[in-house]
Amino acid sequence: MKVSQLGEFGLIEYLKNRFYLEEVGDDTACVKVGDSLLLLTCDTLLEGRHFLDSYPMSAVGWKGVSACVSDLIANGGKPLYLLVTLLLPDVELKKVDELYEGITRACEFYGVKLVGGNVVKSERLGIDFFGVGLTERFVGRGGAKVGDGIFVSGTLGDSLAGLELILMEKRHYEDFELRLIERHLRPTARIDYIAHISKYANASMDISDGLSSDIQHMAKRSGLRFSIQKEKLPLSRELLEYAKRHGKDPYSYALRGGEDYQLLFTHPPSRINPFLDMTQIGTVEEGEGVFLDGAPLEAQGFDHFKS
Ligand SMILES: Nc1ncnc2c1ncn2[C@@H]1O[C@H](COP(=O)(O)OP(=O)(O)OP(=O)(O)O)[C@@H](O)[C@H]1O
Ligand SMILES: Cc1ncc(C[n+]2csc(CCOP(=O)(O)O)c2C)c(N)n1
Ligand SMILES: [Mg+2]
Repeated sequence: MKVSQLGEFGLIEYLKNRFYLEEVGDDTACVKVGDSLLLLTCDTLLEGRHFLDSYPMSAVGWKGVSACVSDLIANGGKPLYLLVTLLLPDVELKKVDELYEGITRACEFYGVKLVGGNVVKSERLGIDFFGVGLTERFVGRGGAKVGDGIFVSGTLGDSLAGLELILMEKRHYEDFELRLIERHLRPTARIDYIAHISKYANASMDISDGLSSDIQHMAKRSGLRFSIQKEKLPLSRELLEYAKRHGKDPYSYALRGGEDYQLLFTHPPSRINPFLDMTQIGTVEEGEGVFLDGAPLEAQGFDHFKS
């Protein structure tokens, strides 16, 4: 049997069951060391898969750190340390320099210390980020409660529109298009949500593969039914403009598009914080599965062995 028959998440489920990996299933692994709760997570960016050779290397560095930090925040953690493994072809030193400019700038922004890594010669450029954080209260995917509101931070679907615009290789981009491209190239992990998530969320994860896919993991792990409404999905003005110009459905971008690195979390609706850009998109109910406007929602996001 080939792994593509299982798909990315079927493979993880298979490994988890076959080798009794009980801890697997949240954005970070939470381990207790002394009295502290350490959070551990890794993320890889691979040329051709996550970025193209034409991308600014500083953006690739920024994005990798952001993806890693985003998982730590999702579980209510404060990001602290980072290790970086380079899978490196024999490129010009300038390229590595640019990559590290992005990495170190992101570390400074998120208050993370780069403390080590590894270098391996490779046919294709890849960068692996290993992040360490600390939390007072771990918030995983499985803690949603009946009656919780389902919330997302920011807007969804912008990164996918940005990627499509990059692939169009236009000679001139309008301002709104450049803003979408920027969201694809340099997403910002939501460090402004750390206190809110760690204090109030019952369940939390980041949206890296696309809402329609990621929310399935949370519903499954929580063992409850997640009901969401399409018209509640937060869309940016830029995405609406993009969809209008290209005759596309903007909601499809919000449901399928990954790499926005926004947060998906649940807590009682009364805990809404008007100082954060959070939107309630639905409610946690008795039962199982994910429903959009009453109909079962299919996972349409990114899967490494299907996309
Ligand atoms: N090769 C593997 N071996 C063991 N556990 C794995 C492996 N790959 C993934 N996992 C675990 O499976 C779970 C789901 O992984 P998934 O990639 O969906 O989430 P994620 O780590 O939050 O992704 P992202 O970093 O893109 O947000 C996580 O707990 C992850 O640690
Ligand atoms: C050139 C190019 N083609 C496609 C994509 C889209 N993409 C790649 S990986 C991923 C999910 C998150 O990754 P992971 O699950 O590894 O964390 C998405 C949405 C891209 N960024 N660049
Ligand atoms: Mg994640």
